[in-house]
Amino acid sequence: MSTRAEVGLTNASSAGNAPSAGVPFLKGHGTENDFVLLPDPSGLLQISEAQVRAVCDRHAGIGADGIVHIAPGADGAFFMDYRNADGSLAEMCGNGARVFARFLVDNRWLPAGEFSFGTRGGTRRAIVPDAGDVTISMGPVTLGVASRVRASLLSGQNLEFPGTAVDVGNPHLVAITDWDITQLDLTRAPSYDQQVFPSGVNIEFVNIRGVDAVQMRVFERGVGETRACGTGTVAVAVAYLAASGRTEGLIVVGVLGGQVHVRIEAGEAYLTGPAVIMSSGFIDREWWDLHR
Ligand SMILES: N[C@@H](CCC[C@H](N)C(=O)O)C(=O)O
Repeated sequence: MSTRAEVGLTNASSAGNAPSAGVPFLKGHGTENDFVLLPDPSGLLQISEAQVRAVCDRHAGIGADGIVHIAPGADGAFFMDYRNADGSLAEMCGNGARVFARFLVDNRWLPAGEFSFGTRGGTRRAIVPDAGDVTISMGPVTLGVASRVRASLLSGQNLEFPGTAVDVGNPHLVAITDWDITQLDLTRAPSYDQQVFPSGVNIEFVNIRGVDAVQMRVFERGVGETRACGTGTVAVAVAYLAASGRTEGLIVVGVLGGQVHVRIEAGEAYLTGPAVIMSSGFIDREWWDLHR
C-alpha cells in the first residue's frame, strides 16, 4: 500500500533549498528499504560523502539505508542521484526508484502515468498511478558468471554457497540454496571473489518457497543487511528463472520488509511494489554545514 503525505510533502518540496529554512527532506521506504529524499529542483545542492553518512546514521542522524537526491537531469527528465548509507554512489536502486517516482507524482512535479527518469545506470521508466503500487521498468538485466560466496550461520558454522552474477545496472551475486536463510548471520559481511566483483557486489541468499515464489535476504554493498533490495529482487527473479530453463515469468519475491512482484517479459524486467512517504521536514542548516 502506498501513502500520500501531501501537506508535509508540499511544505518541504516547495521550499526549494532556501538557506534559512534548512535543507528540505522527506523520509520514505519501499518494502522497508528506507531512504531520505532530498528534493533539489534547481540542482544546486552539493552533497558530500560525510553528509550522506551523517544523515543516514540511525542514532545521530535521520537514519536510512540511502539517500535519494531528486535532481534535474541533463535531458529535461528528473535524475535519481542515489547514494548508499556509507556515502558511496550506486548506479541504480529499485526500491528507491519507486519512492522517487511516487514523490514526483504526489507533489505534482509530474502527472500520474508513465515517465522516464535518469540514473547512473541509464534511463529507466516508471508507471505511477494516482495511488497504490509503483512499477519500474528496470532496464537491461544480464546473467553473468558462476561464482561463490562465503557466509556464516548463527550457529557459527561457515558455509560456501554457489551463486550467479547478475547485472541489473548494479552488481549482484545470487545464491539459491536449500540452507534455511533465516539461519544466516548477516551482521557479518559475506565474502566473495573480488576479481569477479572489483567494484563490490550486493549479495542475495534465496530459498524457493513454491512455484514462482521465493524468499530472499540481502547484504547490500555500501550498507549491510537491509530489509529489501529492489534491484536484488530482479536479479533473484532472473537467476531463479534461468535455473529452471526459463527467461520469462512473474515471480513473487518475499523480503524481510514485505513482498514485490517481478515480471520478466520480452527481455524487460518490471518491478512492482509499494512506495511509502511518511514524513518530511528540514535538516538544520548549521548541522548540515558542520558535516560538509
Ligand atoms: N536498495 C537498492 C540498491 C541500492 C544500491 C546498492 N546498495 C548498490 O550499491 O548497488 C535497491 O532497492 O535496488
